[in-house]
Amino acid sequence: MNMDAQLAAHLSGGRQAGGTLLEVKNITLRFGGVEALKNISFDIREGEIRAIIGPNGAGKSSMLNVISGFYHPQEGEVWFRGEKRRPMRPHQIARQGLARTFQNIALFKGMSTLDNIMTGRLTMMRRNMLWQALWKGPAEAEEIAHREAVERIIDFLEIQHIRKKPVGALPYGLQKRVELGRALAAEPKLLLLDEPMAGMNVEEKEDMSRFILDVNDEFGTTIALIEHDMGVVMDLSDRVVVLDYGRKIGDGAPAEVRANPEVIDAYLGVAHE
Ligand SMILES: Nc1ncnc2c1ncn2[C@@H]1O[C@H](COP(=O)(O)OP(=O)(O)OP(=O)(O)O)[C@@H](O)[C@H]1O
Repeated sequence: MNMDAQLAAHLSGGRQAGGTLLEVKNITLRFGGVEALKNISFDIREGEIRAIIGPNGAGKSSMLNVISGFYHPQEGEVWFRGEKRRPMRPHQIARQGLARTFQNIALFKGMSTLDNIMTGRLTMMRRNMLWQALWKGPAEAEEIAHREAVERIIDFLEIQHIRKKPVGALPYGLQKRVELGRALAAEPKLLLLDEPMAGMNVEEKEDMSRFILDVNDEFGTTIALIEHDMGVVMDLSDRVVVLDYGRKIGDGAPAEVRANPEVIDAYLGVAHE
């Protein structure tokens, strides 16, 4: 499939509940004496929005880092797109169709919105510098296709007005949106969002929630997210996995998890005190 066909398929994918996209099996992760994750198993289905919640220090970020390949667990397996993942580096995992945003924004502050989102295409660029020097035509065509894909994302996220602005000068909520744009530019099968609403005001949270739902709905992108705001989690997610002290204590639809006594004790009880 050429790139335009791929993008069209991606854009018209629509939301569809499907089979298992990713599965973690019996993951145990230790830092010295600390067991950050203890024998954790769960799956993420194609097309769903899956939240990972839990109190501070529960192991949420560790779990996301295992999924994205930043951490290598001592025990357990990660299965992605039907295959057991062999040890590989995060950029190789990205090439397999996984993109993420970070808890603390990780953009190039001095670069424009447009250029930051363009960096999200890097994993997809086929023509290297040598090729460009030898054969200008195809490299140019590819560059144009990438630019068009980026412009479509800019339109989708309604950030045309800041496309040339350096991101460091933008309000926090907009920077988060640019970071989402950069992750989307890689056209991921699975998008990991690490506290996408952290530090946002109510209006910014509403905007971000809408974009997350739209990405899932219009692009058909599967999304896993860590979020502290329980209202947001309950509204957005199809299913929620709950961690506490590195253990899994709940897993199911939002209403199911909300009614789970262990979850209420460990997390919701604390949150509502
Ligand atoms: N790189 C690391 N080195 C040592 N210990 C770590 C490291 N990362 C996490 N931990 C420990 O692992 C446990 C789980 O931490 P993790 O950050 O995954 O939790 P979390 O649920 O994301 O917390 P928070 O909501 O505060 O971000 C904690 O006890 C933490 O101190």
